[in-house]
Amino acid sequence: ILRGSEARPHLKPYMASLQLDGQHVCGGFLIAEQWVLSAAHCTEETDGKLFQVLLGAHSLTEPEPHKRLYQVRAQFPHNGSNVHNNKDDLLLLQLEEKAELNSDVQVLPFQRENRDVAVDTVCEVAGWGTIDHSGKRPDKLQQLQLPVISRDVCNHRTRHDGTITENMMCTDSRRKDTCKGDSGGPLVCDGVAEGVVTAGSRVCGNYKKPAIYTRIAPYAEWIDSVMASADG
Ligand SMILES: NCc1cccc(Nc2n[nH]c3ncnc(Nc4cccc(O)c4)c23)c1
Repeated sequence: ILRGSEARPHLKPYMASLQLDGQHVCGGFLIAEQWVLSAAHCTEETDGKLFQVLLGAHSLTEPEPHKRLYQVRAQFPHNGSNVHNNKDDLLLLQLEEKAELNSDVQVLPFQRENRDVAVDTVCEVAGWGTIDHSGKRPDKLQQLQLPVISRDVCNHRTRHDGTITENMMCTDSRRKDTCKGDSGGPLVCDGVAEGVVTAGSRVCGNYKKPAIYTRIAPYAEWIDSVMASADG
């Protein structure tokens, strides 16, 4: 998160840190007791290894009352996801066991009605991604409020040039923006997860490349079917 601020500790109890060998790789969020939603691109440099999921955290390193690292039983990238574009960039992670819910660990509802969030709506994004262009990583969860911009503006020739589908949405990226390591985190508008951070052009903080999110509503059936199919 570029030019955000430290989140109020444990006020986003749905936030997950997807980790490999104790290192934060991507964001994610709890959508059910045993399920975390994130971005498929997060598995690109993991050469088949399963993530570990940190829940209940504010600081990545300090001991905290309800902080706990969960093993992952299985990972389900959306079939349409691929390394060449941002399409269907969703990843479902089934935890080895149901997460213990408490004041610091809670499920976040996601939008099921497939209707665009109104332009100029101010939504919130959070993550442990890089906080400057040198790639400095924060220890504590960062947050940012960003306005939704229209798909037409986001698709302008000088912006994302027609690559933003109806299954994606954008927020303004002038100065304040998402960045490396924020992928997979939720875009929360009025308390509901509307989108999942995708890296897109990977550029951070450049107003010519608005931040891109995979809209969740179009994938509600996919999410329900994967959760129903896997035992539990
Ligand atoms: N703002 C969109 C967005 C959302 C999520 C992730 C991303 N970026 C990235 N995702 N993965 C990456 N691997 C390497 N570099 C990356 N961006 C980067 C890093 C340092 C300086 C800088 O200006 C940009 C990214 C970009």
